[in-house]
Amino acid sequence: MSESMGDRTAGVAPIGAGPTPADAAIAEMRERINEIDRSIIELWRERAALSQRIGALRMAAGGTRLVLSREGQILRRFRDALGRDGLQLGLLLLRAGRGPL
Ligand SMILES: O=C(O)C(=O)C[C@]1(C(=O)O)C=C[C@@H](O)C=C1
Repeated sequence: MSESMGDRTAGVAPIGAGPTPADAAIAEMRERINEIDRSIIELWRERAALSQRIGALRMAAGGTRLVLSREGQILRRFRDALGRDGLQLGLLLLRAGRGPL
């Protein structure tokens, strides 16, 4: 590429080069990532629905909406397995199940 193109063409394959072995490997791994993302979304929704059902059942039986000791166990599990990001994920999951407070 000519100097006049600056860095606009950096990382762009030359015309006519065709797909590389890396392209095929990347496409395959992206397929798997898409499957994983779909599973995460499905599991997220299933978890939130179960959490809401438990909360409704408990309140109908005169209990509290939240059980902080249980939340603590869940957050510890995520933090121990995944570190600080796991803790944030656990907090988001609990929030999704609780709905607006
Ligand atoms: O396990 C329960 O008792 C629930 O109500 C579910 C759940 C959760 O989403 O995991 C939601 C709210 C509670 O504070 C604790 C946990």
